[in-house]
Amino acid sequence: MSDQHWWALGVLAAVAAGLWAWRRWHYRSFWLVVGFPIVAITVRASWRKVALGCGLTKKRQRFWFTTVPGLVSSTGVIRVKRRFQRIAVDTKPFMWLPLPTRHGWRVTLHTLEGQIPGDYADVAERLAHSWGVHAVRVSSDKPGRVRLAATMRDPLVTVDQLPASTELLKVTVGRLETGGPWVVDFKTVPHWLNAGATQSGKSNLANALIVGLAPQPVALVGFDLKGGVEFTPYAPRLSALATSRAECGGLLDDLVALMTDRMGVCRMAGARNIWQLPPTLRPVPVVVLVDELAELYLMADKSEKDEIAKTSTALLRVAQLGRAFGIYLFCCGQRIGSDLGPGVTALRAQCSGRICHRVNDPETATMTLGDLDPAALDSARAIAAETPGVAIVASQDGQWYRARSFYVSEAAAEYAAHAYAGLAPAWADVMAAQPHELPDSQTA
Ligand SMILES: Nc1ncnc2c1ncn2[C@@H]1O[C@H](COP(=O)(O)OP(=O)(O)OP(=O)(O)O)[C@@H](O)[C@H]1O
Repeated sequence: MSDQHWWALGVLAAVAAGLWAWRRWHYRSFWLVVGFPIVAITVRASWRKVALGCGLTKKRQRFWFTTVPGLVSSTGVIRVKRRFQRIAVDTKPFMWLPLPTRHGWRVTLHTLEGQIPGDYADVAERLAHSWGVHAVRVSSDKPGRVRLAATMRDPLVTVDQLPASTELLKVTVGRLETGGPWVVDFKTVPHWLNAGATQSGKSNLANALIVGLAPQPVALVGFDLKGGVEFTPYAPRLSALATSRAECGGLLDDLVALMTDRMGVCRMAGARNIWQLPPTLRPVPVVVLVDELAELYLMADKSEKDEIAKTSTALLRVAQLGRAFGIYLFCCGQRIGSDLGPGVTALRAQCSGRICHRVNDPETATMTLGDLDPAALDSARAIAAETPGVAIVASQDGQWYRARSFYVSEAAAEYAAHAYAGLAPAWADVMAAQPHELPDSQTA
């Protein structure tokens, strides 16, 4: 080989090594400058074939000019020996230019006549395989438009650290597959259902909430129906902890009384909720963490029937009215099936925040995510045991997302509970009757 060849080989090797290093150490800029333009060109260039293969094209009559009559190749060709022919061509949906996203790209399409976003969602897996990407998600924010969002690699395989919370009652507990933050915001979505089989990551999420809420002026209450093994280590930061159904019943009675009391305060002040009260009158918000929800409803014999009915009614009342009076629920459970009784179904209707980790039975997934897109159910059933913390989340924007919670060990949650123990208001103080008469300064 001549010197020139060696020189060219050396340059090529240096460029390849440079690109590899760039991709390895600063993937985002590499993706924007090198990866994305290549992918965008490939996607645009392959769109006709991909759309055809996925059944997203429509036949339309077109005039076609050819210098070789009879050689026009298209499906359903009307072969006539003329240079201008009217033939049926496969028309693909119009595609805008793809745009880069943090973990891939997105592109907007114009649907063809008779098509709905569901047609595209049905073939999302085919699209992902055709383009060699991890997943393609379909959404539509405007009639006649469909947005495809492709993720190149599963962004949820990496585990991240919990960031500090900056807003009251708002905790960034994980990351969505889009790369965006997964936020549990009790002021916007007051009550949550968190379902998942054992070892699916439910407690990890509760830990993330404890770490996020511990530094905030919030009263935390634990209902730990695993006999207290989950929440007892966090007791220093909890204002109240119930570890049996009887204790939960007592605490729920307290919460109902608290709610009634706060109703009175709001009525006197002409406020619709505690957030409209003047800061001096505004009571502390209460977040109730429930672990093993099903235990509240399981009946060993008929003697427990009345106790279960009472507990279930009180929990439902808290769920129905709690939002306005600053009482929020976060209910975790392995099974949330309708066989547990009508109380669970009614509670579910009140919980607009839905999180479904890996589950063992399809009914729990259906019960948790039931009224969402059926694709969300399929996605929930496909969560692998090797990725604990991955869940399907119904979000505030009415969409569903795959997400993964940040890893928060029990030790980290315990540390936060001890570090912020001083911020836990005593339950007696939380329960202390609120003034039902407005102070003069407030009435003036
Ligand atoms: N987001 C995550 N990232 C990494 N590891 C996680 C994540 N969530 C959970 N894990 C790990 O998975 C295991 C099970 O998690 P966790 O205890 O939260 O599950 P669980 O659903 O509460 O189980 P159980 O019902 O048995 O208590 C733990 O070892 C935990 O460290």
